[in-house]
Amino acid sequence: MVKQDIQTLDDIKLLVDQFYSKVRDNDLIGPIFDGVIKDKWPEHLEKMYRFWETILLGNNTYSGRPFPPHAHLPVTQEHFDQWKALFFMTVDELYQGEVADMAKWRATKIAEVFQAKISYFQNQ
Ligand code: HEM
Repeated sequence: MVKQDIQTLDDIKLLVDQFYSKVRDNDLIGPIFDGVIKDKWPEHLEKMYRFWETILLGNNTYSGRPFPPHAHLPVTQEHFDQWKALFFMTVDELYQGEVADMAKWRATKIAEVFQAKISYFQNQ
């Protein structure tokens, strides 16, 4: 079956919902998210719709600072590799095209920056 590209806010919502559903089921990174987010998943998902809508569709609905909540998380390369594997899997299950490729590329770049900054804090 030929898949469509990511085109609308509903496409972003489906991607984000399915991605965080995989995250929550994951033994390595699920507990880290749940430990911080607790019962605030609806708010987190809303924020993530806006984040990805801004990056991928150019609608500037996200106005936050993405890095600070990650600064002191107990995570290493292993956690980021898992995060990326789940994100790529979700994108590829649902979509194909330029925007889908851009999603994976941007996620990889942002993850690299987050991880470098986190390891800097861990080595202070
Ligand atoms: C193992 C990797 C990661 C973990 C464990 C993690 C965990 C978290 C946690 C616990 C929060 C805070 C939620 C809250 O305060 O309610 C958060 C927020 C967020 N995360 Fe991550 N994250 C990871 C990777 C990433 C990556 C790679 C990206 C971007 C591609 C990302 C984007 C965001 C954004 C945009 C927010 C919301 C920031 C705001 O408050 O405006 N995260 N993440």
